[in-house]
Amino acid sequence: TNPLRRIPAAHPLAPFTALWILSIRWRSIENATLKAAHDKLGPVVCLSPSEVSVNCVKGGIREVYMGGFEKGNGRWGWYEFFENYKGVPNMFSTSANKIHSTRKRMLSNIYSKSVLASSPALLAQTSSIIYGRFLPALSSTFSHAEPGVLNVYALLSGATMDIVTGYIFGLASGSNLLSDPKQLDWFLDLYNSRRSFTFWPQELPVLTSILQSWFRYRLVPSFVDTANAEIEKWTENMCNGAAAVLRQPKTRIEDTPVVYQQLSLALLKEAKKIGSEKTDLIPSIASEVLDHLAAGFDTSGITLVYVVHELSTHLDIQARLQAELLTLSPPIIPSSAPTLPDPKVIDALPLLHAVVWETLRLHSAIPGPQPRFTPAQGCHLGPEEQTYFVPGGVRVSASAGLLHANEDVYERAEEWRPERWLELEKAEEEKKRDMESRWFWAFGSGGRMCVGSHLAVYQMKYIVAALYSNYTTTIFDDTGIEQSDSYTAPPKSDVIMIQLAKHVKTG
Ligand code: HEM
Repeated sequence: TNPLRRIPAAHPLAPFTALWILSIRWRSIENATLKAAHDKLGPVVCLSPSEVSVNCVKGGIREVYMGGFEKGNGRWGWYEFFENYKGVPNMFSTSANKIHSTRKRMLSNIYSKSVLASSPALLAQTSSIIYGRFLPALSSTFSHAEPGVLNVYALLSGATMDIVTGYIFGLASGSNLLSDPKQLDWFLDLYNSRRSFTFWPQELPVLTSILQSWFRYRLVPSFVDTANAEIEKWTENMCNGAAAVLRQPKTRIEDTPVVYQQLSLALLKEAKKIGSEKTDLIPSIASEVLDHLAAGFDTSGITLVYVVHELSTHLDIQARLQAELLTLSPPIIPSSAPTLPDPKVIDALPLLHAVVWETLRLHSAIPGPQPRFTPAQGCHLGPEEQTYFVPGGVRVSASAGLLHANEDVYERAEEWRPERWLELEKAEEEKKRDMESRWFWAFGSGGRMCVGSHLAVYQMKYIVAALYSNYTTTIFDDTGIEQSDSYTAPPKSDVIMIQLAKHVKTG
């Protein structure tokens, strides 16, 4: 009687048991398995008696994500795993749309493209980080035993963390990983040590917690809890720093804790409006901003490492990008400090934009499935030619990695070809829409779409522009550059070694 039996099954066992898809997830081969299943069976595929995967726009992401399907089914939400401080929810982890949209309304404005592009605080923070930390860190590699050789993944992650926390907490209270290699290593080791332990608590949280509390059997090693606690403490310290800055009568513009300030004021206002007795807003604020800094630094760092890797293997495109960057006024070189070119000018550079967009397409930082649940009344999924009724409470997801591999939309989809975005100038309106908005899904879509997408693009473009205005990069050792098969997909190795050479035109 289960209507999902009419949907092509990814495996003969899929319509009968969830064990098959669980085993696929446990073995970290979900993205590859879904790709093979959709290539063979079409845009709607049954994964278990209560789960489907979609890989189309009409009857797929438009229905599910623009249609506001919730992240939970009333009993369980896959995203609850992203709560911090032992169960304090945040916008990303929240299942119910109503609670989520109240929080999103508090935050959308400060992350909007227009506010970011005209924010004096963000520009001052970015300038200070680019000129005072990022370029000096690059330059210092020439005193290494191997001059100009560096683990670019770590450095880019440090840069994105410093900019994101700079905007959230202000420069004085945010992180300074770029100037402190030991702290950078400390943080990345803690953060990355947890990556392979998500399966049990995320897919089978009840079993995980029963085994631990009743039988004292841990499916997740205790060092993961310790790492979480340390990252939470570190975030709390930045919150305290931001709160102290706000108590001061006067602050430097770059020390403005833009996100912290907005969130704390909005939460206080909401608490007063509903007459809440709750005066300790710190856990809610800290859980929210911890999610932003983690989501923000990790995804942007992953994207940037692939930008650098691709440019290091496409030296012709790298040279064209350097030529484009020479048009900037002032150029982003140490002698221009502290002035940066206007964010709108950076944003409008065509090749820089194409390079970033092509990398977001081919190496999406979140290529894996983004699960939602069908509404109680059920829905129809699949393109017009072949739709299927799916009852309520069924887990359904789409994946950026699969949508971006559609050859009808992105010809030679497996190739990194920034040119495709430059050719769009002359393309028809429909083609443009397909490539730029309908099928481009690096930041998701609908009400739960990435709130930080514009901050991500802002910082990534400045970082790439700063790097290639001063240096040429080639690959030193890229062992493990392949993306992991996971929801957030970093390179398989934490170490990607790049050789820098001073760029003769400006360096
Ligand atoms: C290249 C960089 C980035 C990529 C590819 C990316 C991608 C995404 C995607 C795909 C989602 C939706 C995930 C889902 O529903 O499963 C998301 C949500 C989110 N992202 Fe990003 N993101 C990036 C940067 C950032 C930055 C810089 C921030 C900092 C504020 C951020 C904060 C968030 C938050 C808070 C959400 C949850 C939004 C909500 O629930 O309404 N992201 N991101």
